[in-house]
Amino acid sequence: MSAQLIDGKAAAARVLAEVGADVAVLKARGIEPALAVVLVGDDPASQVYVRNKVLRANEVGIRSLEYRLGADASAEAVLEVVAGLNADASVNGILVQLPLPAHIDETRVLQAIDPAKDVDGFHSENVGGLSQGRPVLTPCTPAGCMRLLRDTLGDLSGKHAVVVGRSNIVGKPMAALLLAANCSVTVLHSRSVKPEKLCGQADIVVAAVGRPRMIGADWIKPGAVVIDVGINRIEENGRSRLVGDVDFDAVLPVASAITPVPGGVGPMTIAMLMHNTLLAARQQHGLSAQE
Ligand SMILES: NC(=O)C1=CN([C@@H]2O[C@H](COP(=O)(O)OP(=O)(O)OC[C@H]3O[C@@H](n4cnc5c(N)ncnc54)[C@H](OP(=O)(O)O)[C@@H]3O)[C@@H](O)[C@H]2O)C=CC1
Ligand SMILES: Nc1nc(=O)c2c([nH]1)NC[C@@H]1CN(c3ccc(C(=O)N[C@@H](CCC(=O)O)C(=O)O)cc3)C=[N+]21
Repeated sequence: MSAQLIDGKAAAARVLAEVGADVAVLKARGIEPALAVVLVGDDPASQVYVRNKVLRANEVGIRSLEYRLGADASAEAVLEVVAGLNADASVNGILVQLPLPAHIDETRVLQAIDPAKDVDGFHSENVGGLSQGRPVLTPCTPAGCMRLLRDTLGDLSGKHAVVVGRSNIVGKPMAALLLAANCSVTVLHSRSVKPEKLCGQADIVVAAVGRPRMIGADWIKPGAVVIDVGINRIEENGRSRLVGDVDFDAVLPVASAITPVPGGVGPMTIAMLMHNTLLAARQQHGLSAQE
């Protein structure tokens, strides 16, 4: 048996089509949603991500603004850009690309973003809201994983979900969303003992570790649904390629469904960013989710 491939590109295209249609409705009412992306430094991977975000925004009719600061920019300079964007009523969403250079305190910058414009969902106001079950802007990668899981499984109630990784941007919000969807949730991390045993009990596995192909067939219960968030660039046979945290070829015959890397969670992350920007624009204009 071979697992069903969960096509993140196709799912992202569906989300983007919905967002595009809703943006057109807003524009007809004189509202043009806008997303500002702030990039500090010259990390090549970050540059690719930022370019993709701007491209997708333009495709769905969201205006995009790009702010680039040098790798030696001070925290104050970044905070000044954020303050300007907070004050600009024509900007609905603000994303500060991570990681920031080591000399800048990430938390300080993320906390400076107006929670209503925090389309990454990283501000403590939104983090707290997610854990309390308030309707807030939720982090794009976990929100994208939830869409893929719901498309694949429908209702997730009662499923045992294992999240491998506990970062603030993926693992923790992922666990919160799965719990809100009535899963029983186990979170694994670098201090977990016999993680493969715990993971082997899961109906749903979400891998967000950053270690190429760490999760092998022995971690996966036959029939489990596997969502691979990992994006790892490796050299193989003399060329560079992207692989996930899951050993895709080994897990394919064991799982019932699995996301590929690339073409899985990555495209969904960007689609959910556009979705969040649309939500933020609506809220800032006092419109409900349906309008
Ligand atoms: N597709 C997408 O859109 C996105 C992809 N990513 C990718 O997802 C991956 C994870 O990203 P991110 O969450 O930011 O990474 P972090 O480095 O912030 O967190 C990694 C987590 O993995 C845990 N971990 C490390 N080693 C092990 C191990 N041997 N066993 C179990 N757990 C372990 C760490 O545990 P501990 O807390 O104990 O240190 C930590 O909680 C990366 O490959 C990243 O590139 C990230 C964001 C978006
Ligand atoms: N403030 C902030 N918010 C983020 O959401 C954020 C961030 N910082 N920093 C970096 C991580 C990573 N991330 C990805 C987004 C899209 C792809 C993506 O589209 N990947 C393609 C492949 C792209 C390629 O070929 O390089 C795919 O998986 O198919 C990957 C990773 C968002 N992140």
